[in-house]
Amino acid sequence: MAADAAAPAYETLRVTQAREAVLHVELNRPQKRNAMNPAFWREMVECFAHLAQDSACRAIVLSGAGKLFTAGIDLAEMASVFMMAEGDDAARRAWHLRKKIRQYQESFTALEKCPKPVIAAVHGACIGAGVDLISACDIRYCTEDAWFQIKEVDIGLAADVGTLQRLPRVMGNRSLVNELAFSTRKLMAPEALSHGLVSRVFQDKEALLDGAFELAAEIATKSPVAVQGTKINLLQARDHPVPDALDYVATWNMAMLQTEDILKSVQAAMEKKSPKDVVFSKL
Ligand SMILES: CC/C=C\C=C\CC(=O)SCCNC(=O)CCNC(=O)[C@H](O)C(C)(C)COP(=O)(O)OP(=O)(O)OC[C@H]1O[C@@H](n2cnc3c(N)ncnc32)[C@H](O)[C@@H]1OP(=O)(O)O
Repeated sequence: MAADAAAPAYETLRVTQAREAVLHVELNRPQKRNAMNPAFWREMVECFAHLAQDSACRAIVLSGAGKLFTAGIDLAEMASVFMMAEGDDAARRAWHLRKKIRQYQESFTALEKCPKPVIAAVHGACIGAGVDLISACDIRYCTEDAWFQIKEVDIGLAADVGTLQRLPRVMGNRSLVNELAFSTRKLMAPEALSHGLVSRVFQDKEALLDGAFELAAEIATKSPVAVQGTKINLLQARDHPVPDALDYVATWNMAMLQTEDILKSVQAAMEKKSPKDVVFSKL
């Protein structure tokens, strides 16, 4: 199952096929430590909207090229985008700023809007907006040398592209999230593992990517109706009370239970075949 040949080329992202039905998206400004410039914020939306529609893509691994995962927002370009807001008065400048912040938020919400599972593979540093980014991923793996830093307070702002909203739902320990956000203390890989920010730690980047691709490839063998429905319902349940989420999944499955994937899977189970032997058609 080859990736869609019409996949666009990006300035700040590199998209390659890693395994069957698995795409690898790399943050690709290694000489600037993958700092997030205006092109990056725009391209994330374009890239993940494209992958959402690409039926040959069933799982995605997101990593950083070069020395580390990401240094967060591009500080050199931040001033021109946010400090020189257009507008004749404070209200108009505020209006313009709000629009810009909402656009930047969309760059990471795009990861959640894409129904294919996204696995973040973090090596080295993951700073500032990098934490916002990985908080919107479905699964997080990292290397032993990885560290995470909610850096925004150090540059004079409250994080505003997802960390404060998503991270407390990722890590059970609210006290720790608050401590990290107020103090900007670096969270090292072992602590990230013990507090549930990441689910596995690997010796080095090569092992990390192998592990992430292996997991993505395994997910890609499964029914896309089941996997994508699971992602959508996990996120819906995160954001709604249990009774509403139960109602939502009942409505979801009144259509999706009619998939041929269930018949194929149940038949394979009855015949004591491995689920891996079942071939599911594209979604
Ligand atoms: C609406 C607002 C939305 C989002 C807001 C997000 C807030 C944040 O993201 S806060 C976090 C901001 N980031 C930082 O404070 C990190 C700054 N960088 C560093 O501390 C270090 O560069 C490092 C990441 C620890 C890596 O160190 P090292 O490996 O020694 O590399 P350097 O020599 O420092 O850098 C190499 C090269 O990259 C450029 N660079 C690094 N980080 C950034 C950055 N965040 N923005 C722009 N450019 C960056 C650095 O200037 C160097 O460039 P040269 O051209 O080679 O000089």
